[in-house]
Amino acid sequence: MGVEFVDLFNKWASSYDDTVAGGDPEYLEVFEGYDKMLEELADLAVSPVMEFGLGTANLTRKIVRQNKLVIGVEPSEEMRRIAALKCPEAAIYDGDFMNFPNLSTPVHSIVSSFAFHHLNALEKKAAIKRYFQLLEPEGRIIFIDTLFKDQKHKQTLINEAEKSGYLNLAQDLKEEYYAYVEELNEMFLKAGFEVTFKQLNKYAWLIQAQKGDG
Ligand SMILES: C[S@@+](CC[C@H](N)C(=O)[O-])C[C@H]1O[C@@H](n2cnc3c(N)ncnc32)[C@H](O)[C@@H]1O
Repeated sequence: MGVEFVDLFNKWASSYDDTVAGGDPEYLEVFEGYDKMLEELADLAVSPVMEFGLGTANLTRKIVRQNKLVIGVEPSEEMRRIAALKCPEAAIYDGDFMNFPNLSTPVHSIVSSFAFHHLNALEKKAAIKRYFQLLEPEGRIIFIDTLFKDQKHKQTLINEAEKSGYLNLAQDLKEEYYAYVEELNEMFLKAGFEVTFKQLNKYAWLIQAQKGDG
């Protein structure tokens, strides 16, 4: 489910850390402040933490360094290989946002950075519902991802990318399933969460969805 991009991630894995460090001018603004953003997310996570789409384990490492337990789920074999080398403390499983091992560990936080847009709208809704069941009372989903404020904002970002000659970025913005803030807001509310959104850079937003204690 939502794993049509996995081949791309197997190929990208070896140069991924260079991209997020600013090595690819097209994605410079997407990952601007990457380490600081992940640090902010890591500070908010409550152990035990379930992480989806951990990639090369950059967020995972920050959480583990705070002595929190992380169960990671990642569909790309190559990403998992690098993640296991960089963060041997985490338990890393093959899977995706919807298909993952049924563990007995209570989950207090579900986290993910730059990955939730791999699910289309229906898949996002289903995943959010499922996480409501999975989380302990007062548990939280904490995501960072690219979001659009509205359709006009999406078109502005696409136009700006094209004007700068960033054609790969422009294509991503058109084709991947980046959500609108309002659309995501509704999905979380309908599933029973209280949700807040905070813009972190031109593209990335911090999304925090808290489950009630009932
Ligand atoms: C842009 S990378 C982000 C990696 C890392 N979380 C970070 O912040 O740098 C997206 C990751 O999501 C993974 N991914 C792709 N489709 C997925 C899915 N359906 N479920 C979970 N992860 C997925 C990719 O394999 C990749 O590792």
